[in-house]
Amino acid sequence: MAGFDDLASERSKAQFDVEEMKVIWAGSRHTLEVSDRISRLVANDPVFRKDTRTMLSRKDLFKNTLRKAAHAWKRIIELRLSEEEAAELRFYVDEPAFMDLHWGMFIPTIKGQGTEEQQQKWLPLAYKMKIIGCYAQTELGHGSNVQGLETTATFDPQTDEFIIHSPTLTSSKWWPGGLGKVSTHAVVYGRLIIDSKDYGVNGFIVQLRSLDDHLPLPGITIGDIGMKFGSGAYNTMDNGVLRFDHVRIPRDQMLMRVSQVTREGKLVQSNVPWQLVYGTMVYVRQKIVSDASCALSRAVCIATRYSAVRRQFGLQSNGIETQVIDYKTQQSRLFPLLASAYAFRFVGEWLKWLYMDVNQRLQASDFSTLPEAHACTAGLKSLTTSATADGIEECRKLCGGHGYLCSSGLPELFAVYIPACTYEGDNIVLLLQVARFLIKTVSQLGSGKEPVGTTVYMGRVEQLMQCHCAVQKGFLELSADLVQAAVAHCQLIVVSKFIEKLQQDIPGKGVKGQLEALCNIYALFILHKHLGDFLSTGCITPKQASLANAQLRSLYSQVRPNAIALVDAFNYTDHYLSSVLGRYDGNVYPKLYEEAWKDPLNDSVVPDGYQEYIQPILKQQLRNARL
Ligand SMILES: CCCCCCCCCC/C=C\CCCCCCCC(=O)SCCNC(=O)CCNC(=O)[C@H](O)C(C)(C)COP(=O)(O)OP(=O)(O)OC[C@H]1O[C@@H](n2cnc3c(N)ncnc32)[C@H](O)[C@@H]1OP(=O)(O)O
Ligand SMILES: Cc1cc2nc3c(=O)[nH]c(=O)nc-3n(C[C@H](O)[C@H](O)[C@H](O)COP(=O)(O)OP(=O)(O)OC[C@H]3O[C@@H](n4cnc5c(N)ncnc54)[C@H](O)[C@@H]3O)c2cc1C
Repeated sequence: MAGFDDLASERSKAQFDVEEMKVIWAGSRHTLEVSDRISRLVANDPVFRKDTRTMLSRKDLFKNTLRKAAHAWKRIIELRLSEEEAAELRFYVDEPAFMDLHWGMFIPTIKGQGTEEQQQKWLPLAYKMKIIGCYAQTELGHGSNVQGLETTATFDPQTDEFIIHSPTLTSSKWWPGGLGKVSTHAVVYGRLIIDSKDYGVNGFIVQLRSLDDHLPLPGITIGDIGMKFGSGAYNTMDNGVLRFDHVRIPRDQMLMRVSQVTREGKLVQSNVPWQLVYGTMVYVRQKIVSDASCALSRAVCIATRYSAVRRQFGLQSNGIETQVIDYKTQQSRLFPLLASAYAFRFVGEWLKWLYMDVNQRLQASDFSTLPEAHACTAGLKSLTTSATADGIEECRKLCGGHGYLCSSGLPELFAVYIPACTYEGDNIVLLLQVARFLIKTVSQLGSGKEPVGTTVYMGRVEQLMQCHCAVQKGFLELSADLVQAAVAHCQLIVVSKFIEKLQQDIPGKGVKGQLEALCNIYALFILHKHLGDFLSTGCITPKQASLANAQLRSLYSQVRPNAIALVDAFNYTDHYLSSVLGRYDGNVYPKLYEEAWKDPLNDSVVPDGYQEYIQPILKQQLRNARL
């Protein structure tokens, strides 16, 4: 059978130790063991089936998501899963749901922005899921411009309460995940008003629904904002709309780590920077970078396996056509994506470390690395999500017509992934933040303040001083170019973190060699993509450009025999991939054929509507023909 033989023979060609590469991909032997065990647990549990997801109505889809979330929580309790294991379970269940915002944003916000007392009060309730929370920041009229939010939180000294209010239609909270139908509580971002004075945006814990009957509390209007792009996909999430009509909350429900409001209505600033109000976004952006490598590697795994199974043209002497993976054009589209998946994995690992480091420093009142952490998380979130969204679509095209079928797994993966380019900060808006950070760093070059961390290279580039003078003429005017500079800076981080990874001890036969090839492919591919910039700025000569391209082609040939093993190293189950084209056994055609018959349209041979709509046309044609 074509697919079986092809993938088995590909696996036998691998020139490196796949089991050791699995460890590298997972991060450690321990993480691999956990992820392997939990992925199988999910794959073998019928409640976590997802093969009919794209065919369900929104209501059925959503109810099924609630069922899965409840079942996941039950399993976490029954099996006494650790936090790490629970996060893996969520990952392999592979369905966006209210739990993500509860664990991923509501809890981290209370941890990061709440005082000790507030944490002691709210975290036990949240950890036990006695309350379910979401993150209500974005409004109908403002998402990117957080300082433009309109919701008000006015202090009432008479009652020692804040009055939360939505003064306009555009101040309606709009988009928060988990808000529409599930959350009982939210961290609501609004303008702090004391004695008619506006003190800017702060977070407030607000109860939204009754814990008895789940009805919205008085003064609160909530609903779901409606269907989103694609079938299945992000429609499992209840992104919501929320309005407040003078809702009162106790004073101690303002998150007060950054600034406090006293009983007398005085605002007291802590010694922590006000930007910590944006802290949850730094945390989530860092997580999104790690997730990018998962989504991209998943698409690449599907496209690589299918490219080894699919044959077109070029009859060989044995009468068999050529595997499409052997076409150089296919390799030049696929292998840079394979290399990107590995590159994003390693930069994600580093960013996780950077985030932990900045957090430890914050605990010790050292705020010096916060601007760099903000720039790195914002920039890498932007770069990796844009490349991943484009990469998934490229993988769909690499799979030809069959890639367009839902059973390929790629349409749903694309639909569920693309909002990552927008949520947690629009990708262009985030790059402008990086550009701003770079300009600030450049402006300090002459002042004796040495650049550190990811900007250390700037101290070595003399032309940057002139660059700063040019930018002084107008940040906005040059913003399109500055965004390109921000991307280049982030690419440099990705490449250098890959190189640093290679400097670590990497055991296993041939593993390091494969990673070196992938790292070179990534770097040379980026150079190739921006060749015009490199040539026009005189960074490389035309001769060097052509040598780089020749080297890239040679690297593709080096990776070719290892391609299937390199995607096997992701260790994805067929359940997680949910793709007929990406099946581990390569048994693509019989399963595609089988899958087609499961479509509800094939429940009857003659479709509903035939009698009403088709038959009359046919009869009409018959009459016309007689005329
Ligand atoms: C089953 C049980 C187990 C389950 C486990 C589940 C685990 C799941 C985990 C999943 C994790 C997460 C899932 C999440 C899914 C994502 C859903 C999406 C959620 C959202 O989208 S929330 C809304 C996000 N919104 C945004 O991102 C808005 C974007 N806008 C901004 O960030 C800002 O407004 C701005 C663009 C940065 C502009 O800010 P501002 O107007 O203040 O402008 P300035 O440019 O003047 O900046 C001032 C100053 O502040 C610095 N700065 C800005 N941002 C930050 C920051 N985040 N941190 C630190 N510093 C910041 C900036 O550099 C300036 O500094 P300077 O004055 O130059 O020194
Ligand atoms: C699926 C999904 C889930 C979400 N979940 C949540 C959630 O849980 N909680 C929450 O609070 N929010 C959530 N959001 C909202 C999300 O964070 C915002 O949509 C996002 O921050 C972008 O803001 P915006 O919609 O205002 O875009 P806009 O800022 O209106 O962007 C529109 C266009 O304007 C451009 N633009 C904007 N400002 C500038 C500028 N200064 N310079 C140049 N160009 C600019 C952008 O690049 C973009 O092209 C979610 C959104 C989505 C899609």
